[in-house]
Amino acid sequence: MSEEIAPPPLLGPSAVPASGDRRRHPAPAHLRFFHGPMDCGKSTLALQVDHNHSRQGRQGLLVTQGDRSAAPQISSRVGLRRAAVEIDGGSDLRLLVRDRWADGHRVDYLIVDEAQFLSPGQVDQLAELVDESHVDVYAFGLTTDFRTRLFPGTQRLLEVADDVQRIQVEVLCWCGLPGLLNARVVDGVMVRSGATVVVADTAPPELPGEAGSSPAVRYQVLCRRHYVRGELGPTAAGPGQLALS
Ligand SMILES: Nc1ncnc2c1ncn2[C@@H]1O[C@H](COP(=O)(O)OP(=O)(O)O)[C@@H](O)[C@H]1O
Ligand SMILES: Cc1cn([C@H]2C[C@H](O)[C@@H](COP(=O)(O)O)O2)c(=O)[nH]c1=O
Repeated sequence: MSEEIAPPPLLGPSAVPASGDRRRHPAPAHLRFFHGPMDCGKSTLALQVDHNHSRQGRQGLLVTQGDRSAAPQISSRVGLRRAAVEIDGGSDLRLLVRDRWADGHRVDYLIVDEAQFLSPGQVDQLAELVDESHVDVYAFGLTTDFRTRLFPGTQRLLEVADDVQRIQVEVLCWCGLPGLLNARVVDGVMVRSGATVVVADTAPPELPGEAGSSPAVRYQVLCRRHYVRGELGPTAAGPGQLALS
């Protein structure tokens, strides 16, 4: 964890006590990580956490990377959405916060969606913001990629977060069992090789005769047995969809 960036004395969160004298007894900030498969409600929870903090007068900064909507926002399938700062692999999250302070804004907490795409170094920057600048960080991301491997950002968050929670909303496999694994489906075929990052949705396959065209790449959440067998279920194009490449 490298170079420390301290908040300016008048704008850092310790200068704006929510209750009591946080300068003398600063409440410890936390790095909290919420994770699960696609479609389990991560973005919804991110927006709920933001809502609950902001209505208590706290100032938040929302960041994301590669939201499905292709816009700089956090969007939930429930219909909620909020503007967010789009970051990339080169973003220094400490500088992002420091720039907000320099512009005269408070940043009491950070909401980070799509946190699986963070580099391990960016996760360490989040930890530094918590420990040195008393900014609360709430990160939301996928547990595993389409090959069932931890994303590097997820792995680092599991290693250093103060609190880790698997999201409790069950996404169901087509068979009715809880689904925990994200299958990538390309042109109707489940694949097990390719780039780690391919932004796409979980839109179901279209039924025969429906108008429009299915997206070339989509994801489908499966239980472990059907992930291992590569079975996408009765609405998919039939048996034998697994590409063994
Ligand atoms: N029409 C709907 N009515 C109620 N809940 C919905 C509806 N559409 C989506 N959802 C809920 O939203 C969840 C997906 O939320 P979202 O925050 O987009 O997930 P994630 O960010 O984890 O991919 C679904 O699992 C489902 O519980
Ligand atoms: C499994 C997996 C997913 N992705 C992408 C696909 C989506 O754009 C996001 C996850 O979005 P959600 O908010 O959780 O629905 O991640 C990827 O790039 N690589 C993968 O292996």
